[in-house]
Amino acid sequence: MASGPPNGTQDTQRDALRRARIAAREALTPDEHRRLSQRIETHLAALLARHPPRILGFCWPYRAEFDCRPLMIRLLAADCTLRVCLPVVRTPELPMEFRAWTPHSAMQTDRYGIPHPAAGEPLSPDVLLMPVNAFDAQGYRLGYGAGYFDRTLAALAPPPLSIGIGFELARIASIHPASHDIPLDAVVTEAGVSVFSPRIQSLTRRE
Ligand SMILES: Nc1nc2c(c(=O)[nH]1)N(C=O)[C@@H](CNc1ccc(C(=O)N[C@@H](CCC(=O)O)C(=O)O)cc1)CN2
Ligand SMILES: Nc1ncnc2c1ncn2[C@@H]1O[C@H](COP(=O)(O)OP(=O)(O)OP(=O)(O)O)[C@@H](O)[C@H]1O
Repeated sequence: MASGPPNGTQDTQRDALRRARIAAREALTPDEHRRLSQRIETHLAALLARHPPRILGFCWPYRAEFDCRPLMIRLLAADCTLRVCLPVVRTPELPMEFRAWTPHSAMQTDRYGIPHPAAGEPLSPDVLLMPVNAFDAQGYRLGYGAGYFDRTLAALAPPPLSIGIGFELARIASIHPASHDIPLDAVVTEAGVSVFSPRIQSLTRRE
């Protein structure tokens, strides 16, 4: 992946986990992907209703990730005060910037071919939806191995409520967290919401 050939044993394990879970996700049939995505959307909408964002960060779908766009469009239509934004990869060393997005935004693609707004006000999300390739029992996530979200979360003050989004097939016991890894507050899958921090209001750990 972006980090190139791994060095230590831990990196090798993380890289193998990441590849296996991306492959499992990409192997979902379109019907299964749609069925599971509908359930994720229902749980995510309920969670956001309990934690109403003012500035909501999400990601454009990549490599068979859950597609947040239909829900973003629905939320924007329902609340004219809500701002929605997408991350913009600059150089790998820098935290990502977030730019305001609407369904009418002119888009351009980054070095990975992922679209982001070509222009737009820089925003700082108070709730951030992050795709997970894998996540573990402590709320740690594996992305694509470039560390963008870890660097970005470390730079955002105050830290946004961080919500991982993925399919149950991404759930594993441990991602073998490194010192720079920052745990998510919650992860939404087709099975419900897994809560990892007291910042999330919930009556039960799974709903
Ligand atoms: N949908 C989505 N958008 C996102 C992220 C994400 O995780 N999901 N990111 C979260 O940080 C940032 C992009 N991060 C990325 C980091 C590495 C690779 C990567 O290595 N991709 C290919 C190979 C790269 C290439 O084509 O040059 C790969 O998967 O093998 C992709 C995205 C910003 N946008
Ligand atoms: N806060 C940080 N400051 C500097 N470097 C960092 C920071 N966080 C992560 N990194 C670097 O980024 C690299 C990749 O990290 P990691 O494997 O955790 O990525 P990831 O979380 O899977 O990917 P992504 O965040 O892009 O989705 C590591 O080599 C790590 O040293």
